[in-house]
Amino acid sequence: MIEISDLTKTYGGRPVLDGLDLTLGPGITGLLGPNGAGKTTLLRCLATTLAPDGGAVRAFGLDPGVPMQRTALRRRLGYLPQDPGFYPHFTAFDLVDYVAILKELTDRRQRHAEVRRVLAEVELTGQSRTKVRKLSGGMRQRLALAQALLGEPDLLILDEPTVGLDPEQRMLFRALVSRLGEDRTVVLSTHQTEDVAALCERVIVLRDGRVAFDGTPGELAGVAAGQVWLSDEAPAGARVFWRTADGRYRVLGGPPPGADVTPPGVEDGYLMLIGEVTA
Ligand SMILES: Nc1ncnc2c1ncn2[C@@H]1O[C@H](COP(=O)(O)OP(=O)(O)OP(=O)(O)O)[C@@H](O)[C@H]1O
Repeated sequence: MIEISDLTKTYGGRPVLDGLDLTLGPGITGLLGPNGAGKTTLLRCLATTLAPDGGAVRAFGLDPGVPMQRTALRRRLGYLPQDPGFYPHFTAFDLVDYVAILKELTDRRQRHAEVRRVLAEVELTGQSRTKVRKLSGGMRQRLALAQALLGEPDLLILDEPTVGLDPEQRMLFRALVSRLGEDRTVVLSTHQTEDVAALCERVIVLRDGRVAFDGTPGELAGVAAGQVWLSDEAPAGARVFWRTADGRYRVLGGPPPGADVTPPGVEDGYLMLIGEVTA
């Protein structure tokens, strides 16, 4: 269980986390929010790579502000940062082995077995001896996940893990994360509402460093209930609409004349919530 209370972080006088209160439990929680909402800052506080200015994080009863407890917590978490910053000349195996050394897996034989295990878990056994610079974007992202899985962490923190992946790689990644969420706490930041709908049992929307929504993906979609329309004509005056593959216009907000109401998706609810659309 992870408890976050009254968490604050300020940059240049601007609150990026503004008194955040959250409790996170097992399963997959998705973090959505516009650019600059504070998602990465929150994840870094959870991952113990950034100290908050105020408030508290407790994960599994451990306080990352206390050095001994911080070390204990680091052993129980895996972190896939937004820019993993890999060494391009390392092989996949050596890179994960290097992180394993940093994580203090000191016994060489056990460490190598663990590196092989995590590479197999992300289906990169065949690329163990391939240099990082020769891996595709999807493979690199799976490698980033592999290093986060070292030591079987109870808490997995993934910052925009599917960014830049093609649909096939995204599906593969989704399947992996879904499996991992079965027996641990996964917190995943993303801009992909489809990933949230497909993977997460809970979604938290951050806006200006505060929780703007906390519920299920279905409940987030429900924010736009009765406000999503299909129209044969391009609607005059509507701010958000687009032409769909069947030639009709999908309109968010007030009803265009003669339009049919249609069930909302997570993206519709999110757009309504963050105020991109006014009813
Ligand atoms: N080290 C820093 N120094 C100054 N400002 C920072 C620093 N790190 C983050 N910020 C600012 O804090 C705000 C929140 O950043 P953060 O990366 O947490 O947002 P985010 O929700 O993850 O955004 P994105 O979706 O773009 O990744 C942004 O305005 C960012 O510019």
